[in-house]
Amino acid sequence: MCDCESNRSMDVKTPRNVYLSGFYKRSFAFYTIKNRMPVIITSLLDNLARNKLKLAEKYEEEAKEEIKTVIGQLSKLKYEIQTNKPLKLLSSQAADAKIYNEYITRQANEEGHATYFHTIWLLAECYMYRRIWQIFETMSVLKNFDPFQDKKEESFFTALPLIEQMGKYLWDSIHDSTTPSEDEFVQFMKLNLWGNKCDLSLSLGKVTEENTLFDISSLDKQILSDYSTDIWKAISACDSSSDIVDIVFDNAGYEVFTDLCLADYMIAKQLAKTIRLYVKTIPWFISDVMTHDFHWMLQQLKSHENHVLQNLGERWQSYIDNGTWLIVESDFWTLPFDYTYMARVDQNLYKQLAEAKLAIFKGDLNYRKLFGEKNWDPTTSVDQALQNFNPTKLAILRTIKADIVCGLEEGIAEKIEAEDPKWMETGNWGLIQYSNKIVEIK
Ligand SMILES: O=P(O)(O)OC[C@H]1O[C@](O)(CO)[C@@H](O)[C@@H]1O
Ligand SMILES: [Mn+2]
Repeated sequence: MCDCESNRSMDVKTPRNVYLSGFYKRSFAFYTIKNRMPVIITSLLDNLARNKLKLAEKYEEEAKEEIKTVIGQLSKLKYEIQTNKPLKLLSSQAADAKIYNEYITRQANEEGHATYFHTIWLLAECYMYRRIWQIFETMSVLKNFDPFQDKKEESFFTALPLIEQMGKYLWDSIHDSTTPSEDEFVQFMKLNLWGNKCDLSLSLGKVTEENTLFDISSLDKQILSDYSTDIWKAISACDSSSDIVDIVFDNAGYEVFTDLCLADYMIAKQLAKTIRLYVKTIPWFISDVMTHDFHWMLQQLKSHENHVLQNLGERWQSYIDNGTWLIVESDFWTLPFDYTYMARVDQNLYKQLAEAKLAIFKGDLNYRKLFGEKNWDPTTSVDQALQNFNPTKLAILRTIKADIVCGLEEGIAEKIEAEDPKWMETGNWGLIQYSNKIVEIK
């Protein structure tokens, strides 16, 4: 339960050890609910209005009517957020809706409801994306329409110069020798970390070109906690009974390309035999990867004029065809829960992750969920802040885009805060964290 039940917001930063919430006016949660979430809906409305004719051509004439309905419902949703209305129970018949509704009901304050600014930020934000999806779900011709698909595709095209560089780097290294090295593995991991700067929700859907992300060594000083060596030891250890590595994906475009480069490096150098790739099942935080985004990207690579990209596309397609890479869908990733809930809500998923020798979690939202959406003292240890979410060894790669952090050395947070007061909101600072604690469930 959130300690933000009173209806009055407080003009303070989030106190230590409580849930992030829009209740605290000097928090990124407040700023997000007040500014970022409405802007995201506005830009969705603009895109739909602009593409109405194109959509009517692609689908049927009926799409025009449906777009009108969608626009009306999205506008209502935006108004509900801006006026801090209660989170309405979902009307969707999908299985996850029941789980959302039970959770929303449990978060009710003394007046009997949970509102956007006065509940846990994670719930308010996840709920917005689930509501957006519910609007499409109830349509007939647009029921499978991914409203963020155009943006995700555009971000891939914008990142192509970087993708070409990264592709060549991978190609050379896998054709170099079969022996893996710590240095090389860590390079791929760092490139993968900085790929997380490219999400579309922080940029409010704006696709920007990031030219510096390949210049890894100059970015090293921006990694505030770096457990690369421990991760290397975990992945290269010969004593593991498992050959599986799990990657819990975050964003499409450049980031997922770097995920796959790391995944291919691990396969090519025999650090893993199978890689499971976890995707979202509904359009999520604008840029998160869904199965169709994955296949779309493989298609783009296979038909690209650049031979390296073409070869990688074919190679990765064969990994999918022969089961070396498995795409795994699960609704759990789009529920409003932090990961302490996984063992109770989705035991099978927890047990599945336990089969892997290492699970790599990508990105800011995964970070918030891993660490319980709480404002920890930054020196709190990773293991304490995980609160027993330890299905297997964890590698946590995230550029910081929200005011939650743990596992930092004494004094680091204060030092960076003085140097860069917005350090928790820009994605300019990174973390490579690790846990080797394991908590089994029966
Ligand atoms: O794609 P990522 O890295 O999870 O980040 C998504 C965005 O979601 C948030 O966690 C909340 O909006 C941000 O802090 C970040 O901008
Ligand atoms: Mn994301």
